[in-house]
Amino acid sequence: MSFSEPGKTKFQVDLRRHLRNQDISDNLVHLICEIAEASKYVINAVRTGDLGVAGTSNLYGEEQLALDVLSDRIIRKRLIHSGVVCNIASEEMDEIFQAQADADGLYSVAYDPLDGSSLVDVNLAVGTIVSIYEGCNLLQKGRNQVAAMYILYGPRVSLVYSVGKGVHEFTMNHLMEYTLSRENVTMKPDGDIYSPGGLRKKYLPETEKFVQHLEGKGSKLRYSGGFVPDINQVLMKGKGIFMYPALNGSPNGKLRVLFELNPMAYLIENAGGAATDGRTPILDIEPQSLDQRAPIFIGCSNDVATAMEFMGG
Ligand SMILES: O=P(O)(O)OC[C@H]1O[C@](O)(COP(=O)(O)O)[C@@H](O)[C@@H]1O
Ligand SMILES: [Mg+2]
Ligand SMILES: [Mg+2]
Repeated sequence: MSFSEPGKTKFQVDLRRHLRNQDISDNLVHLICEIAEASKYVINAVRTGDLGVAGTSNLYGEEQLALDVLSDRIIRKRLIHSGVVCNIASEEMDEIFQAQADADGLYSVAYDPLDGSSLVDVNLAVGTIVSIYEGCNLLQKGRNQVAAMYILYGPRVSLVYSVGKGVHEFTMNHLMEYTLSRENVTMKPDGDIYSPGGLRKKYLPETEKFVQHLEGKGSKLRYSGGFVPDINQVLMKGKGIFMYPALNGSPNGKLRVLFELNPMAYLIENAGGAATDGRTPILDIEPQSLDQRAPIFIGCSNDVATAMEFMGG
C-alpha cells in the first residue's frame, strides 16, 4: 500500500500502521514503536527538565548533562522491557548492556539518546539517533543495519525512519501520535546548502579547498550545531551536504560511527544520497570499538563524490 502526499492525506496514517506495510517482523514493528513511545518522555524532559550537569562524564570524557543521563535511562528502560532486544549500546554508556542473551528473533540497538544536548540551554533543536541490527552483534558495518531512525525535537517533533525501503517522516500531532507527513523522501543529486562542523582554522588544506569550492558554486551556509536538525534540513530539502571533517589534532573528526554516522548514512543512502569518510563509504567501515569516530561528508551524491575527489578518495 502507498500513502498520498503530505498535507493531502484524507486520513492520518500512524507509525504502527505504516510499519505494518513494510514487510518486516512483528518484533521490529514493536521495537520501532517502543522507541517512538520513549521519545515522548524524552521531549517532555527536554521541554521541562533540569538543564544542569549530572556530575559524571561519558566514555569520551565529555561532561554529561542531567538531560543526557535521563534521556539515556528513558530509552534504555523501554528497550529492555520491549522483550525484543538483545544488546544495547549508547553514547552515554561505557559498555554494551545485555538485555537478553538469545539472539533468535531479537535485535540490537545503538543510540545517541540526546544528540546536541549542549544546545538545549539556548533552546535550539536537538534529537535522538537510533541504529538497529538483527541479532546480538553491534560491532559490524552499518550496511548491515535493518533499520535506522531519528527523532527531531524542534518547534515540531518529527520522526524519520527507514527499514531499507525508502525514508519516511512522521510528525507528532496534538495527541502526541506520530502521523505520516512525508513518504519516500528523496534527495537531488546536487545541492546548494552546506553545513560544516568543527573549527575551520583546524581544517586540513584539502577540506578548506573543498569548502571554498562549495562557496564558489554559491552554496549557502546552514549550520545549527545539532547533527539531527542539520541532517534533517539537508534530507528534507533534498539538497546539500553536511560535513564533520578530520581536524588538525583530531584525524577522525568528532562524530561517532555507531551512534551517529551509521544511522544517518543509512537514512541518507536510502533517500538516494551518499556518505563517506573521504575514502570509504561510512556504511562499509568495520568498527573496531564502540567509541570509534570518523570524519563524514554526507548528503547529495554528486556533492559527496566531489568531496571524495578533494579528499583524494
Ligand atoms: O560544535 P561542533 O564542533 O561543530 O560540533 C557539533 C556536533 O557535535 C554534536 O553536538 C555532538 O553530539 P553530542 O551532543 O551527542 O555529543 C553534534 O550534534 C553536532 O553535529
Ligand atoms: Mg551525539
Ligand atoms: Mg549525545
